[in-house]
Amino acid sequence: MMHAIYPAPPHPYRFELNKEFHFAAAHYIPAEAAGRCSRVHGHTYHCNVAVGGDRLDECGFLVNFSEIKKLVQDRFDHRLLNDDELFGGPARMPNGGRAAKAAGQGAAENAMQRAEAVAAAEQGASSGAGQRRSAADEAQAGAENDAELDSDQFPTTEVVARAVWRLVQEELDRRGHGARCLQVFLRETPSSYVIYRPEAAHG
Ligand SMILES: Nc1nc2c(c(=O)[nH]1)N=C([C@H](O)[C@H](O)COP(=O)(O)OP(=O)(O)OP(=O)(O)O)CN2
Repeated sequence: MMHAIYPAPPHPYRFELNKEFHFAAAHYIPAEAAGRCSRVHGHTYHCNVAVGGDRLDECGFLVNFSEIKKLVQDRFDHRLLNDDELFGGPARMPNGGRAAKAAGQGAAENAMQRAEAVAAAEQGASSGAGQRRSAADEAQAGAENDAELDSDQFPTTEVVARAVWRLVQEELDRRGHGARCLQVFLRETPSSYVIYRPEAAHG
């Protein structure tokens, strides 16, 4: 893993901890304007979480590095992000998340399996005309459901970075040591990243 220093904003804490890790996830942005990003695709996300605080725990940790990594990876690694309630889930996949169900797939656990099932349903590889019609109906219903989603929930890099921040801060609050998640750096592709900071400098 490449290690880098991500400058955090000025803060009042004595300790600042940084933890870097990866998670692999699929997602799609349910908006036509997102172009090719509206199709299901995947990334290996590179994440850095910065935490500030003054009080150490019984181990001498601000917070255990591995707990931060586990918290985020357990939630997002090898998932379809759109399935997560943080992003409006369970997913309403364009071109037929429901079609996948119609083609015999169960609950939304594996995006790739479902995508294959959708393709099979659409090509009629394993179904008759009735089922193709049903896949089209389901795709239409899925598109209508997507239209109900708030863009503030779409799993863009910005929204995923904010979701990571919320997960980490909720955990820090549970621990009750007064620690604060200062920022989340999230790299989606080699050339694209977002930094989320909870405290905006402007009004
Ligand atoms: N503000 C945002 N813009 C885009 C997001 C996003 O989350 N927030 N996401 C995408 C795509 O999902 C894509 O994963 C990243 O796009 P892009 O940077 O264009 O990826 P490339 O590797 O193809 O970029 P190069 O310019 O070729 O390096 C798009 N926009």
